[in-house]
Amino acid sequence: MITTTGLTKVYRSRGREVTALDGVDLHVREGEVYGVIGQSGAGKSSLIRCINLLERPTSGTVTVAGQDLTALAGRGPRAGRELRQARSRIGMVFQHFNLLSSRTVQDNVELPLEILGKSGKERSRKALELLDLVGLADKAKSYPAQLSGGQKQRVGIARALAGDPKVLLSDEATSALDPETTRSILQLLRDLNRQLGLTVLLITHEMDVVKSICDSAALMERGRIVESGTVGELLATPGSELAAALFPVGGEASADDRTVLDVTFHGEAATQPVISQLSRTYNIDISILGAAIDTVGGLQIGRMRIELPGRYEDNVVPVGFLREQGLQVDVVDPVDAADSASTVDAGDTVDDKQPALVKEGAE
Ligand SMILES: Nc1ncnc2c1ncn2[C@@H]1O[C@H](COP(=O)(O)OP(=O)(O)OP(=O)(O)O)[C@@H](O)[C@H]1O
Repeated sequence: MITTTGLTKVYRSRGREVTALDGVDLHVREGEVYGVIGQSGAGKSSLIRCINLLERPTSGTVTVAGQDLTALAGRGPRAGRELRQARSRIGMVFQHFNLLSSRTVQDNVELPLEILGKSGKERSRKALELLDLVGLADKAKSYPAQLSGGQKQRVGIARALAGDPKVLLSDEATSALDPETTRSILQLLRDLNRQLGLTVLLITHEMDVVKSICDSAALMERGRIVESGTVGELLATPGSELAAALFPVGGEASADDRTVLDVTFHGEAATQPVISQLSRTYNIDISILGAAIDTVGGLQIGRMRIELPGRYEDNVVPVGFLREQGLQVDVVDPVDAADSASTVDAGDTVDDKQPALVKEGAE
C-alpha cells in the first residue's frame, strides 16, 4: 500500500546541509498497522511528510495505493490538482490535533469535504457519520476548546477520514495524551484499521504504541531504517534491538563466570519443557533471572533470562541444544546487561538502554 524506494531528503539552509532521510526503503502492506519508531531527530517526521509530499523528497520514490506520488507535480500548498487529489485519499493525524478553534467540531470535520467541493448536505451527512464512528456524535456543535485532548484527537481522526482514505498517516498522534487516553485512541485506530481495512502508518517515539497496536515496525536511526519486519519476524530475529525493546526481560548475572541467555518462546516451542530437559540432559543447574509472558502484536510470546554455570565457551553445546528445540537464544553480554537490567521495563522508549545482545550464531 505504501512503498518508498531510496527515499532521501536533504534540507539546505544557510549553506548547511542536513540529511534527514538517507535512502529509506519502506514497504507497508495493505491493511496493516505499521509503526516507525526512533529517537528525536531520527527523521520520522521527514519520512511522513515526504510520504504525503508535504515535503518534496530530494530523491527516491513514494508509491501509495499503486500511484507514484513523486511523479506528480508540486508540493505542500502548491501541489498540482492530481497530487491534491491523491493526497485527499491519504488521511493525516497530528500530535497537536490542528483543529480550527473558531469552527465547531462538525465544521472541522467538514473542512476537507469543502475543499473537495462536496455539497452542504453531503458534507453534513458524512461529518455526522464520522463523528458517530469515533464516538463523538453528541459533540457535533461543540467547539474544540470545550473538548478534552482525547476528544480533540477523535475529531482529528474523523477529519482525516473525511476523504475515505485507504491510508492513514499518524504523526505522534498520542504523544500529547495521558496513558489512559492514549490507550483509547490506539484502540480506536486499531478498530478503524479492522472495520474499514484502513492501512495505518504511524510514527512514534514510544515503544508501548508499537507494542499495543502494530503488526509491523521499523526502527529509524539517523535517517535510515536499521531494522524492520512484522512483529513476529522481529521477535524471531536474534539480536534484534526492536525485539529486545518490545519485550525486555531483566536480571543480572550472579557472578562473572556465568553465561546469561535470553530465551524466547513462541509457536510450538512454547509448550515443550525445554528448560528441565536441558538441565537433565547436561546435568547443569539453571537459574531463572527474569521471565515474562506477553502479547506483542497479537502474538503470545514468552521470554526468559536464564543463567548457566561457566562462561560461554563452556556452554556452546547446551546453547546449541536450546536452538535445536526451535527456541531463539540470545547471549547477553554481562557488562551491558548489568548496566541496563534494572532500568528496563515495558514502558521504556527507545531512548533507554537495552541489554546488548551478542549476535553469536545469528548469521
Ligand atoms: N525544515 C528543515 N530544515 C532543516 N533541517 C530540518 C528541517 N526539518 C527537519 N530537519 C532536520 O532533519 C533531521 C530529522 O528531523 P525530523 O523532524 O524528521 O526527525 P524526527 O525523528 O521526526 O524528530 P522528532 O521526533 O524530534 O520530531 C533533524 O536533524 C532536523 O534538525
